Amino acid sequence: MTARQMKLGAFLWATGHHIAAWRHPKAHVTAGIDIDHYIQLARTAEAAKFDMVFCEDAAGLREANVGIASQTSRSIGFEPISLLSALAVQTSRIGLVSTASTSYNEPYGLARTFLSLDQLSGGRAGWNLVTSASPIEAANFGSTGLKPHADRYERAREFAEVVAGLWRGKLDAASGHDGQSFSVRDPLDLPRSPQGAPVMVQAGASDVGRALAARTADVVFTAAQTFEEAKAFYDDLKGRMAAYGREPDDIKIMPGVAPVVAETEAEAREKYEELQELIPDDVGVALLSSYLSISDLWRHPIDGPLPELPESEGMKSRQALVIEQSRRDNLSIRQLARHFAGARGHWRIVGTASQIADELQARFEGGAADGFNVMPSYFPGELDAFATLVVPELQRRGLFRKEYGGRTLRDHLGLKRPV
Ligand SMILES: Cc1cc2nc3c(=O)[nH]c(=O)nc-3n(C[C@H](O)[C@H](O)[C@H](O)COP(=O)(O)O)c2cc1C
Repeated sequence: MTARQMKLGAFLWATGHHIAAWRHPKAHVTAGIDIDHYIQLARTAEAAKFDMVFCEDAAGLREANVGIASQTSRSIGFEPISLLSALAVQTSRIGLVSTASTSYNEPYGLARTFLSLDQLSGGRAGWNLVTSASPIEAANFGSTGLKPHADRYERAREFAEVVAGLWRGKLDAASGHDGQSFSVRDPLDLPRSPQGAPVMVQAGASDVGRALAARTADVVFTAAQTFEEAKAFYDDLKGRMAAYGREPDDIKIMPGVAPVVAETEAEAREKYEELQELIPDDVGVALLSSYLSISDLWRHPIDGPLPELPESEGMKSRQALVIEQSRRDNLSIRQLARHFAGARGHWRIVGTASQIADELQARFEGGAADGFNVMPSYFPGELDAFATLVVPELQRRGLFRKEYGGRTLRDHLGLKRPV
């Protein structure tokens, strides 16, 4: 039996994950709408034997202030399921995972779209379920604003149940689904997937988010800064599985990691500082405001502490993480904004391939992760650096595959085929 190996996702995002990526001299500014750019990234990730490429989503601008939105690398990009359909025919093995919202879709349509992607890619699709925390996005789907957190998750639970039923061929004219939020009569107009059903991913780390993940998800994407945070999340989620008749290994926990790698540590530090210097203060503070669900953070002195905040109705877990970090390190608003703008609340490691491999190995072997969703600072340069420097080091240590063993995303992730 081969030793347990880590899973790796390549989180693709336009010019890059660093908020100032688009200002970097080596960045590709119109990357978000350049299909050849994405094909190149997907092929790099596939050649490095990544489990999957991963896309985030929100059906709306990413910043309330359009002036700031246009200053970030997050604003212009393809709708991700369309993008992955194009990448499906330009790749043959790598998994294709996209985020889609349970608040602004209907289960029949979404189940059909992902099963189509799964069929046309030969069993490589995955859906990252989110409930969507952005009031900007909510405003594009009616005028009643962002629905309360608990209501969004209640809808998400039923949504996931209907989708799973449709993918598994368990809904037919006789049984149908007639529930609180959705009514679905017929099965899908597609046969079952080559992998049994698309992979179900989830991103949402509040208590109710974890409960939904334990009930339905095959993979969880999460954000954790410290080993202790990552380990506590891992143990909590794995511990919830039995309540749903599932094994701990039925769910793969993949925190985000934003590495900055170079041949020497000094070079890596220099690369990181160069990026940090590119963050305009207003962009950093705007991003921090969205994580904290507060619209007037800019009114507070930038070199002072965070003000007291009401609990978020948006992304509860990210708000808690930011507040915790500000207290732990006694950071001012400017320092916090810089810190979070770099990796958007995810774990940042700066160093050589061997130092980065040490850190990943420690979390993987220490029971804090089953793998990682890799978030390069800018594309294509930093994905290339991870693929050519870190991946071979992980392979040398036996921690990551040298070849794909199977054809489907479930094969790569070591997930059971659903009945
Ligand atoms: C690691 C992580 C990634 C997320 N990615 C997205 C995303 O791409 N699009 C989105 O609308 N929401 C995203 N969310 C938030 C989800 O919409 C989530 O369902 C909602 O904010 C509630 O999160 P919570 O359970 O952590 O409070 C993400 C959340 C986490 C924790």
